[in-house]
Amino acid sequence: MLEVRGLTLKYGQSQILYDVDLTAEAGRVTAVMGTNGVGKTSLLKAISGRHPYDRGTITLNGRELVHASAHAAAKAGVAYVPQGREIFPLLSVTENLESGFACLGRAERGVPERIYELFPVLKEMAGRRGGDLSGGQQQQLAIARALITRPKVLLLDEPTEGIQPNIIKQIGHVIAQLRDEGEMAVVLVEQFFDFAYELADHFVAIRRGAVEMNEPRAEVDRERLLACVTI
Ligand SMILES: Nc1ncnc2c1ncn2[C@@H]1O[C@H](COP(=O)(O)OP(=O)(O)OP(=O)(O)O)[C@@H](O)[C@H]1O
Repeated sequence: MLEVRGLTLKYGQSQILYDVDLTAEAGRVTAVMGTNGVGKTSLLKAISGRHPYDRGTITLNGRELVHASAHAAAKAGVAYVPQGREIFPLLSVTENLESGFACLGRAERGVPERIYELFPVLKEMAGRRGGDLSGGQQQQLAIARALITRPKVLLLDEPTEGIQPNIIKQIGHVIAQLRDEGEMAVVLVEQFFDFAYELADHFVAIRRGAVEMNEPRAEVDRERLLACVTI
């Protein structure tokens, strides 16, 4: 379980996150929602050790990630799929997957067959350059690369952005499968409301850098959530 408590984050003098609390349990999808610029990506960057935070704590299965570096966070079990995917365009699909090995010990450095079961297209395109894949295929590659580390928490930053509906469906199906396996907590930052609404078990809405709504699916009112993340 990932627990974020009282997280405060600044860029220079400008404060972006105010006292943010978030809990993401294994076997659940936790959606983080909000309009442009409210601080969703910044929250994921703090959790994944890519940006320092000023106050608060981040714990994973009871162990605090003390201002972890990206490498330390990855080693501890946090995987981050960034907005825009950050595929290496000149490396092959296989080489892109292998770039996920960096935080693993020698004995663990292999691409599990499970990755290709989830994303068969990556096997078909193993030798193709990352930059030659479609946006949807690149997104699948980025998620697969994150899964190579066998994470305890998977952070997804807008996985549907700029992607065709049929691939969005496939990605939703994979996220649901990963959730149902029950080993991993999934934190989904998403502006495609219906995608997040259908998939998530818990909703955290952020407005102006603070949590405005933090509710399980059973208690959430669709219209109130929609208003919270669009106005
Ligand atoms: N490196 C940075 N330096 C200074 N300000 C930044 C930096 N990165 C982001 N910001 C600002 O912090 C605020 C929050 O940005 P962030 O990317 O976390 O928001 P977001 O909710 O993910 O937005 P979007 O949905 O548009 O991706 C924005 O006002 C943004 O301009």
